Amino acid sequence: MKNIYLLGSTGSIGTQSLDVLKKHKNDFKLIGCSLGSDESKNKNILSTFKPEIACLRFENQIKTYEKEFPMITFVSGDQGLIDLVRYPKQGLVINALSGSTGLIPTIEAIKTSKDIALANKETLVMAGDIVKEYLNKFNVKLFPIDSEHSALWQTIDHEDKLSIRKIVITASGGSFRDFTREELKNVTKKQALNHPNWEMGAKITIDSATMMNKGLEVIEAHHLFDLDYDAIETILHKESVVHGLTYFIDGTIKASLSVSDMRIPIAHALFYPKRVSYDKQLELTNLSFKPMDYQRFPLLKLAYEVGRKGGILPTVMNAANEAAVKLFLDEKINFLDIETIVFDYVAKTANIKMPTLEEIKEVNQNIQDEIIRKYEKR
Ligand SMILES: NC(=O)C1=CN([C@@H]2O[C@H](COP(=O)(O)OP(=O)(O)OC[C@H]3O[C@@H](n4cnc5c(N)ncnc54)[C@H](OP(=O)(O)O)[C@@H]3O)[C@@H](O)[C@H]2O)C=CC1
Ligand SMILES: CC(=O)[C@@H](O)[C@H](O)COP(=O)(O)O
Ligand SMILES: [Mn+2]
Repeated sequence: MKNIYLLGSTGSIGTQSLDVLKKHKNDFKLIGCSLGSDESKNKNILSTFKPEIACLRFENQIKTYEKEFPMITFVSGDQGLIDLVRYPKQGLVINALSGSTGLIPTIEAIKTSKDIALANKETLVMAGDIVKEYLNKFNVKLFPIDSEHSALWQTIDHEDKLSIRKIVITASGGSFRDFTREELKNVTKKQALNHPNWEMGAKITIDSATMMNKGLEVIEAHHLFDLDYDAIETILHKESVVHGLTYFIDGTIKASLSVSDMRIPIAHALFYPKRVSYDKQLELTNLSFKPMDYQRFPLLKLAYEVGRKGGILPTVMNAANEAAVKLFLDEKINFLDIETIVFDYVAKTANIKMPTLEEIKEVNQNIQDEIIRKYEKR
């Protein structure tokens, strides 16, 4: 039995992780989890999995939960996420939190020598170099869950790094892939949340529509696979069947294909190096590939530039995007304002070449607070 800690258990990846744990209940024990805003989801998780410790999203939830679930230790808020991953039983931490909140719990989990299965790509975007230092220092393994990175990992695993020419990350194009930039001016939140291939949380669905998601994934891949940005390409592939490809120097290309179901990469990260059975079979049909269009998707071009410059700029881009997406979801700004805000903050923020974790935290918080304050007043 492997002990599991699940951060973000009420979200899209969280729920699908719980499906995997339930299906393989003789292999895993959910020791701890973080819950969310939906009381019925929270209570259902607690009654089904009976964890030893749970982190509530809000402090004022604690009293009621302690009464209803007296066998469980409750913690809460940002400090609670840290207390949860510090719980003194070894195990693997699945990080399925969305956004910059995911960073600190990842680092704290590594410091207690717990391996990580990482869905929260923002962790590596903001602090990839620091996370890798901690992984080395505490001899901890990190397994990617993001579908493209899981696919790439499976094509790269056991290969000599020097034999890799490049990797290619596929992009569905998101909810507005057939829209012109002119047509993007009037799109609604409801349209933006309608991803063609995946059912995901709101933030990543919007990131996919702006192509920021692919930008974050390029930076994520740079850190995960230690590859230069010149060796990381993206391609439009509207079917989301091929998730990643690796080109080798001998002319071989390895691709990883699967149905669009995140339970596959989640199970791969949890069981690695073993493989477990999956009930559906992928039907092979015609697949299409188109070169990436950087004019149509300027945020992806920006992400390459920001990734190459490094330092604090990936944190700046990520923070501005996170705040702008929140404002869009709250219907305070238009879809194209997301791009404008991100470009504006990247252009006007001075880089810090090798930021400390404290600087990363501070810049992330300050930028998000400033953007939210400015636009919420309107
Ligand atoms: N969904 C997908 O298919 C994929 C997701 N990813 C990545 O995985 C991560 C999770 O995505 P997804 O599952 O879609 O996101 P969701 O929004 O569906 O879920 C996020 C989870 O984190 C919780 N959460 C969010 N903010 C906080 C906070 N400040 N404090 C405590 N808990 C918080 C949410 O609680 P609450 O219930 O209150 O909302 C929820 O449990 C993201 O980084 C995303 O980019 C990567 C590949 C695919
Ligand atoms: C499932 C997953 O990993 C998402 O990151 C997905 O890739 C989003 O799709 P696109 O960003 O390609 O639209
Ligand atoms: Mn992805």
